[in-house]
Amino acid sequence: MATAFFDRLADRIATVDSVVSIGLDTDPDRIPDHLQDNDLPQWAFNRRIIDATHEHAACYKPNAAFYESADGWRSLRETIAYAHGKDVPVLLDAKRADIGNTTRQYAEILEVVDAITVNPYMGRDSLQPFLDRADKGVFVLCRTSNPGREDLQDLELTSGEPIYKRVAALADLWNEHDNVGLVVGATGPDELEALREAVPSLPFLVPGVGAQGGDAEAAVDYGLDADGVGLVNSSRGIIYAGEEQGEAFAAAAGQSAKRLKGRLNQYRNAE
Ligand SMILES: O=C(O)c1cc(=O)[nH]c(=O)n1[C@@H]1O[C@H](COP(=O)(O)O)[C@@H](O)[C@H]1O
Repeated sequence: MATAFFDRLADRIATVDSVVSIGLDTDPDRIPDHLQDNDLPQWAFNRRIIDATHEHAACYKPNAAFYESADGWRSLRETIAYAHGKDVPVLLDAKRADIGNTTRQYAEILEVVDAITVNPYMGRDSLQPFLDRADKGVFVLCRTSNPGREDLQDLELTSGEPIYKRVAALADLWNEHDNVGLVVGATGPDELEALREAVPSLPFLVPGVGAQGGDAEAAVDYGLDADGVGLVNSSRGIIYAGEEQGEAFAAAAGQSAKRLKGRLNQYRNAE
């Protein structure tokens, strides 16, 4: 049987001494001029980013939104294979879910990636084909980093419990194969703390440090489970760190990934 995702992630975290998830949110309009003539500019960009950053990467998190074109899909497939060639797991940020017949097709993507983000709004059956993949990671959106999270996620049920806490409790129930994590934004440190208390055993993916200005210390303190497994993601803050530097863009991304790893490790080691 294939090794469970969170075991593989724990190994990767130990190997590179890093909980950094590097977001490959590769905007075709932000690829440096010297790469624009390539057959697949996004792939050319990602390959250089991976070469410069993989030793700091606990995982790569391409966001599917950036690859939803014919060339984008080809670039994504090349990127996934290349990351795997460097022994780095790939978490596809797709925020998927749908009725059963459709979501079974969505879940086919798990043949090529190691983990995925999913949306809990449609309930358990909309996620079941993902949850059934004991070897893959399933990160359930719980309390997101964007301001609009307040519209729904913070509303209180009649019990007084906010919806995001109910989502966490459900995700805990759905975790029959130890393959479920939560997505909790770094922009809400108090909620991060409350969620860690509510579901101690679920690893979190914590986006929102870097470009969104979230709290990196809280991300480490509360994002990691008791075994130190979890992910803190930065996308633009790493891959566009050298946007003004022409051909040196990848080296700048490498420096940025290394800096974030060092900063997060200060908090990891402060226990
Ligand atoms: O699911 C996610 O990864 C996610 C959830 C969330 O609450 N906030 C959030 O920013 N993200 C994703 O994390 C990445 C953040 O990118 P940067 O703000 O550039 O670091 C993007 O791909 C977002 O789609």
